[in-house]
Amino acid sequence: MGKLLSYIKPYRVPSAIALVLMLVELFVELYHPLLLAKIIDEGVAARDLHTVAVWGSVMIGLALLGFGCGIVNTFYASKASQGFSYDARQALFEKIQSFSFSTFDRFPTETLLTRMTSDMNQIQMAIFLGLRVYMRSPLLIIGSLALAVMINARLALALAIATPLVLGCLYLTLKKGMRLFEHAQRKLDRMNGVIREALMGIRLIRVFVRSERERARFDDANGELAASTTAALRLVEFVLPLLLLAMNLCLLSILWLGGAQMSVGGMTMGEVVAVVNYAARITAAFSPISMMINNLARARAATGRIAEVLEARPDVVEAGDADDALRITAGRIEFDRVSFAYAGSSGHALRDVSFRARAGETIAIMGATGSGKSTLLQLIPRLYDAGEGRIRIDGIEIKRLRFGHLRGAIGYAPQEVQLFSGTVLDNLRFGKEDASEADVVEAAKLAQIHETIAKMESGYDTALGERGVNLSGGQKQRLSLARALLRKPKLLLLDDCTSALDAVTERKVLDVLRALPCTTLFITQKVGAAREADRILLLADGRIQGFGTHAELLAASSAYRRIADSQASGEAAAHA
Ligand SMILES: Nc1ncnc2c1ncn2[C@@H]1O[C@H](COP(=O)(O)OP(=O)(O)OP(=O)(O)O)[C@@H](O)[C@H]1O
Repeated sequence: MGKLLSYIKPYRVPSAIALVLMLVELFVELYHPLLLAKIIDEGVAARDLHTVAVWGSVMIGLALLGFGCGIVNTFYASKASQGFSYDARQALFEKIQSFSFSTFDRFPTETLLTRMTSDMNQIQMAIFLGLRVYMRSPLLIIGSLALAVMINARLALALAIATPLVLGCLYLTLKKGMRLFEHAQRKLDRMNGVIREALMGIRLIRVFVRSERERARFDDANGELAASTTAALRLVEFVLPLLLLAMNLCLLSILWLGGAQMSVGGMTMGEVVAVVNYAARITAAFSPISMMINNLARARAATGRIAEVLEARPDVVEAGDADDALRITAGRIEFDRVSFAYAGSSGHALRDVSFRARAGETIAIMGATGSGKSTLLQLIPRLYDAGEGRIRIDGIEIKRLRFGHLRGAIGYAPQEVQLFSGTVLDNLRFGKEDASEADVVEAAKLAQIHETIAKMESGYDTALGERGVNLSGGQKQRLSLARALLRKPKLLLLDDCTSALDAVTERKVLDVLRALPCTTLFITQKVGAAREADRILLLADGRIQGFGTHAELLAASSAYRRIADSQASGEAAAHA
């Protein structure tokens, strides 16, 4: 929390200016009834027009000053609050960039989006209104009460009794209201989650005819949000009018007592008008409080949620003693008794994995779904850190390498293809911005996607929709492969990136992979593809079940034989 609030520090000056201007505005407002009393008693009652004109002018001057201060206060309050949210959002973005995958597992994308946008807006609003009204209202109440008592303590007696009582009730309402609005905020989060899922999965929802179910889920979340917000608003809307009624009764009693006193000469008309004026100002100052309860409750919840992200300790960090001189030169990979478990998961995703890949070797990784194939690949660029054991590249433990040098030597095509809005060229150059056009075309040719791109309306300048919506699954996979190849990496890590390709294209890609001068680990489910590799690593339940050439595994591993047989009979049946 402290870390988040520290982002307001650079805006101390505009905040202070806003506060000073707010105090001037407050002074003008508090002084106004006193002036009014003076004009009435010394000018109007005494029929002294000169006094009326002089103090009337002072009053107008002060009103203009207050008005001007209000405008400039708004300017500085928004400068401070906007500046704060700009810096805090920037810091949040930086922090998210430094997250390891396990931290992302803790903070799913949708909650990060909400935290960066709507949560941040709530805090920004609280700072803005804090510098503008939230502090002014209590000060106005206290100041008005004090001045009313000073003018005429007897007349202000009702006010002096009612105001603390009303403030006490307001405090209790504020406490309860905060809890209710925090509850409403959690319901809002839930509804946002439902909306996001429904939008992201819209295709699946249509095909599986699950629209009714999604509608019911949304109805449910929407209903809960409406109910909890209504409960919170009902409390405020029930209590506030009661309190305003109490204050208005107080005003009436002042008027009644004032009238009675005036008729016996106990007090002047100016005094009565001033005290009534203060009472009216106190009453009006209570009104923004409902908005304040709502906003502060949401801002408090938002602050906690943003602070949680800012204070998250990244668990994959560059070692302080990482050696800048160390470089990957050949691409020899060694896993030495590596085990890994995902945070919060009871079992191990990888257990005691040891193998070596020679520089330039092509290794296929096979295994049933959930056997740990993707996990194994992700440990190499340190997307996650292995819990036990060591991973070495060219004999250097990867934790001793700078992130830039480790990841700079790797080309990675993840299982779920990630494309960005922009052109085909932008997407290909994503991992190597300075790649020449000739290199881009060469990488695209190697990934067997050049011809497809050439046929597109604007070739390499064709704009891709968000996440590449205008491409087929196989086209996306090949673009992702080309992007990885363009880096001319020492290590190429491919997570099932030929699954959507037809057999002919897949074979061409595999031929290319074998000829590449880099060490390649590629995940595949197909024995037909795996046998093209130099060696095959077979995983089962996170353990190595076999490692060798296709022929060696056929001879030594019954599990591999079973997979090979079942795929062969599947193909035979398909051709029959
Ligand atoms: N982010 C995660 N958090 C927790 N557990 C995970 C996470 N990702 C994977 N797992 C679990 O770790 C195990 C290995 O997963 P992994 O993705 O490595 O398998 P895989 O062999 O690549 O599977 P597939 O072929 O289906 O992609 C599985 O049991 C999976 O449920």
